[in-house]
Amino acid sequence: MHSPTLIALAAILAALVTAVLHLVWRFNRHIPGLGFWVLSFLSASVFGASLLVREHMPLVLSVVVAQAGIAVAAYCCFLGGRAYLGLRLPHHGYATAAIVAVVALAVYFTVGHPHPVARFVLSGLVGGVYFLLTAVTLARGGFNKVPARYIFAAMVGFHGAFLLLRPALFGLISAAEAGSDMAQRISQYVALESTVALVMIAFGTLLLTNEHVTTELRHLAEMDSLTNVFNRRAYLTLLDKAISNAQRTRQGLPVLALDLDHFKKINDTWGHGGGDDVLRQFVALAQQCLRKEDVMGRLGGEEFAIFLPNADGQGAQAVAERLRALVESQPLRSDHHAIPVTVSIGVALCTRGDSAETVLKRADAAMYLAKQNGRNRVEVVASPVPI
Ligand SMILES: Nc1nc2c(ncn2[C@@H]2O[C@H](COP(=O)(O)OP(=O)(O)OP(=O)(O)O)[C@@H](O)[C@H]2O)c(=O)[nH]1
Repeated sequence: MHSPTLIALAAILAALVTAVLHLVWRFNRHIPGLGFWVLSFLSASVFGASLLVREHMPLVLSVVVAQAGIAVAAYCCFLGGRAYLGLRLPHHGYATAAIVAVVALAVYFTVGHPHPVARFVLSGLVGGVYFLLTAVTLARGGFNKVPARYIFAAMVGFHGAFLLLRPALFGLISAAEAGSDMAQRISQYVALESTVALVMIAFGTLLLTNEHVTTELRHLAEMDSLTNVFNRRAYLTLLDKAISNAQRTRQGLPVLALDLDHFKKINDTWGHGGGDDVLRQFVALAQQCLRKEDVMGRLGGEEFAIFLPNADGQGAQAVAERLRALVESQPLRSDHHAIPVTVSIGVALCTRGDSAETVLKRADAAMYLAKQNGRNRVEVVASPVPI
């Protein structure tokens, strides 16, 4: 391990990672946090480049670039973590003040009262704190069974702790004779850790980017884009799972089939855009009547379905009636017009041996009965063999 070689390697890697992440960011600007992470690696690259040419730079300039480089890289990494999790960004005043103070002190310990040890302590201070804060932020955000966050938080946390603990290592260096094997070995470990941390944090960043894109694709594949509830395919899959769970635990599982009344007339009167507004607001209203675990899907056009895990027939009928009354009492809006809307609802209970298709068929039959009986009604189909 040769320190100058490791430093050159780290500088080249930082520049390469910055270029790659910048390209990824250019094509995925909507990924939260990615822009900050590009800035973080850019700052690390400037720091790495300054180490390579520091022999040819005035000492004070190389100190300023190095101190600011580490601190800005860590702060941008922290901002990236918060943005990724959708958290509010902090006021930049605190970080700016901390970075300016550290750089000013480093300049003082370069020209006013030269003290390399003090400069070394300072260089890890702001960086260490912000890398650790990044790890804590990601951990607090909930790992959500996402391994990418574990890796990122672990790497960033380790690097932050290492930056803060470096002074202890430097204590060993000062204890050892300057230029001794020990001092050289520790400075090699410092360079090696920076190189490994750089690669691992870059890897973590790409994993998080991938996680975001995967989640987005899954959302697109499973959700109805107009109303943001599950589409038919995803809803049927979830209902099948819920049925097998209900059969195993012997809990009730009512299914509601919902169909807006005379929706064609709404479209004809208010246009397709007006109809779309009604569909969106209807879903928002329906969700006011549901619990967190209830699942709603759009089966097509103006047809929806809801299943209510762990509810019984009476409970389901009460929910359906509440929903029906709410929709009737609250005209939906499009372009400042109030559009009166009603809904017909059929309720069926899952029975032994049911599949998603069969229970939905019965709920649908009940819903058609509600249409036949005058619309704006709830009909419940009797279930002969409960679960
Ligand atoms: N705006 C809008 N309309 C849709 C969408 N999907 C289907 N529709 C319309 O929904 C209407 C459904 O009409 P019908 O099946 O005749 O039912 P209805 O008029 O609600 O009558 P009943 O169900 O008997 O009360 C059709 O005019 C479809 O064009 C959509 O995504 N947006």
